[in-house]
Amino acid sequence: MTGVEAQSVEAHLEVPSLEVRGLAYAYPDGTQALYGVDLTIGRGERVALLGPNGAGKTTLVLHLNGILHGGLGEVRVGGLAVDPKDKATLREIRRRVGIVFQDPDDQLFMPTVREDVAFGPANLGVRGADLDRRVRDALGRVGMLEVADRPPQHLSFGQRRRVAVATVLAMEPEILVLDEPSSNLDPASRRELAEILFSLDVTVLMVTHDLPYAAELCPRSVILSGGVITADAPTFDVLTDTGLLRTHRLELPFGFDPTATAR
Ligand SMILES: Nc1ncnc2c1ncn2[C@@H]1O[C@H](COP(=O)(O)OP(=O)(O)OP(=O)(O)O)[C@@H](O)[C@H]1O
Repeated sequence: MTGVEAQSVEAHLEVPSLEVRGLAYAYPDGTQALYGVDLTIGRGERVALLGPNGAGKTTLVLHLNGILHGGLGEVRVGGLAVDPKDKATLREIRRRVGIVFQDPDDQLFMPTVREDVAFGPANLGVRGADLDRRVRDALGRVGMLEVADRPPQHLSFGQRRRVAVATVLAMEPEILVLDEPSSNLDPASRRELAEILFSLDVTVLMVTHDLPYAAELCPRSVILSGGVITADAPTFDVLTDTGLLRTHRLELPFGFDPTATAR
């Protein structure tokens, strides 16, 4: 490798997975949801996005792949600016930002699990052995290979959520965004999904009200409250700051000890 090539590889590695600068947004009815959000997430980081109901978390997430746009500020994914007017770039951004929505049924609609997981990459033009490899790899990573030929609607809720994660992994995203990944899971499924998420080698932004899940999976937590970021710190520091938690309507479950949980 020449010196110039080495420099360019190094520069690439330094590009954060996500950069949000001065993002402000009001819905068409005038509701101001974001007031100027700044957030940088480095490659391979796992970050929890915490905050009370109505804080602007979903609004922020919907800006990451250009579903919402038109406010002020800038969003970059792996260095690429989200620009809704540039359709080719937007397609690439939507590949890079894999959003796992709260309800898996919002993203599973094909006759079989395999077809659901293949759908995204096939749309990008991936075919043949490469497509098979992606499907196998994504399903393997969430432990769902054995249900590949079943209809998604015959699976349990927890299995469907794992398959929803696989549909996004098959796109080989730059950043995996999870909206309330632990909601509606029984304790065993919740724990199994945590193991899966922990094992993934990908940048993660996890929106959650489940503070123990944040403690277990995300070394860093950001609190969004009233459309602004009010804390950005190691999760342990956030969860042991009782004043901060109270101010932002965040509550630890009874008996949960953050000092005993962080990995
Ligand atoms: N389509 C919409 N039109 C107008 N206002 C909206 C719309 N969607 C959300 N809002 C408002 O924007 C603000 C932020 O909402 P958002 O859904 O982003 O919050 P959130 O942090 O995701 O909340 P939750 O934890 O309840 O999911 C709230 O005041 C909400 O009422």
